[in-house]
Amino acid sequence: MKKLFVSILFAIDGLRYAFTSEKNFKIELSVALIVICMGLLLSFSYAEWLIVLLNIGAVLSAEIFNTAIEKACDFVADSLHPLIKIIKDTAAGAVLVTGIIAAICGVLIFGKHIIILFQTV
Ligand SMILES: Nc1ncnc2c1ncn2[C@@H]1O[C@H](COP(=O)(O)OP(=O)(O)OP(=O)(O)O)[C@@H](O)[C@H]1O
Repeated sequence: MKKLFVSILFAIDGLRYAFTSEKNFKIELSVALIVICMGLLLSFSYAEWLIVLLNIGAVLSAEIFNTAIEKACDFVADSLHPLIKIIKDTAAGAVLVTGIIAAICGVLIFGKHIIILFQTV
């Protein structure tokens, strides 16, 4: 139990690092908070909350993995190497995929609510 608690503390250290050092992580977290506030205002359904929260988790996790991969690359390679470029760029590509899917889900969910709002006024 104590080991689990210590592991969680180390994981929180990792999150703190991502938050303080990664500009993209801060931006994504801010967008996530805005989306959550909008969800509360628009009274998202249970299914909509599941989709929104899963997407937020996917984007933030991908960004944290990307940060870890970038740091590992910087540690092992102190000069330019084509394989390092592939590793970094594919990791960044994973973040992009999660971001695009999240954006599409956002457009579908918010779009539906905006249409409903316009129909009621
Ligand atoms: N050691 C390296 N060898 C080869 N290519 C590299 C190396 N380090 C970075 N690159 C590549 O150079 C480009 C810019 O990388 P850089 O890490 O500076 O910016 P970035 O990918 O936008 O990351 P950040 O989120 O830190 O701004 C990317 O295509 C990356 O893959």
